[in-house]
Amino acid sequence: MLLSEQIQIETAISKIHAGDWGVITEQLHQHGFAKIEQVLSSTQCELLKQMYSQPEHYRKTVEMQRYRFGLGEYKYFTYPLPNLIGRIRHELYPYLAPIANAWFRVLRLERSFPSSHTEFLQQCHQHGQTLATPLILKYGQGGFNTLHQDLYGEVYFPLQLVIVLSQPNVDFTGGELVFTQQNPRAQSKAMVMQPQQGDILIFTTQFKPEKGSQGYYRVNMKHGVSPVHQGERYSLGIIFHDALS
Ligand SMILES: O=C(O)CCC(=O)C(=O)O
Ligand SMILES: [Fe+2]
Repeated sequence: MLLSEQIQIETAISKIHAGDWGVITEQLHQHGFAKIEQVLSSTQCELLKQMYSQPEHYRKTVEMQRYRFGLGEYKYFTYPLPNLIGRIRHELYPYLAPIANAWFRVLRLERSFPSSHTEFLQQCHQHGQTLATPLILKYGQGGFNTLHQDLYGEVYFPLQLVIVLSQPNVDFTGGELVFTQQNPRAQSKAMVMQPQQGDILIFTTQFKPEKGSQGYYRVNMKHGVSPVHQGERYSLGIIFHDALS
C-alpha cells in the first residue's frame, strides 16, 4: 500500500472516531438513519469508482433489472476487502453494536451482538455465512433501486452504511436515498436523503423501536433509491454480516 493511501485511510478513520456519537445515536433512535459528513475524500471516492471496472475485486455481479430489483448494476466485493472498506467496517461496528443491542433489548428479541466485528463475523461463519457483502452500485440515467432490506442469512446485523461516491448535482441529479417507515395500523412514512459525496449514511436494515404508551413497538423500515434523472451515480454499501451465497 502506498504511504499516501495509508494516510488517507487513517484520516477517514479519525473522522469516524471524531463523529458526535451522542447526536448520531440519538438520530438513529429517532429516525432510523444518521449521517457522518465528509469522511471519504473525493480522491478516495474516485478511486473506489475506478475499482468498479477491475473484476478481480468482486465475487458476483447483479444486473438489477433481471431480478426486478430496479435498474442498475452492482458488484459484491470478494475477501480480502480493499483496506479502506475493511477498516471502516471494523472501526465503525463497535459504535453500532450497543445501539443494536439496545434495540433488541427493548423489543425483547433474543439476540445480542458482540462488541467487536471480528467476533460478530465468527458468528456468521458458524452459521455458514462466509461471503463478503460490501458492494458498489452503479446507476445510469433512469436507474433506481426498489425498496428493500438487505438480509443474507440467519445471522444479520441490524444497521448498515452507504457512501455515495458521486457528487450530487454535478455527476448526477435525482437518485436520492429513500427510507420508508411502516407504522403498524397506518400508512408508510417516506423520508429522503441526498448525502454529499464521501458522507457516511448509517441506517437500519430492517426495523427500529418506537416508543408507545405501553413500551416499545417495532416499526419496519425499507430503503431504496429514487430514479436518477441525469448522469451516473455510484455508491458503496457496507453491510456488517457475511452472506451464505
Ligand atoms: O445506492 C444506494 O445508495 C443504496 C444502495 C443499497 O441499497 C445498499 O447499499 O444497501
Ligand atoms: Fe440496500
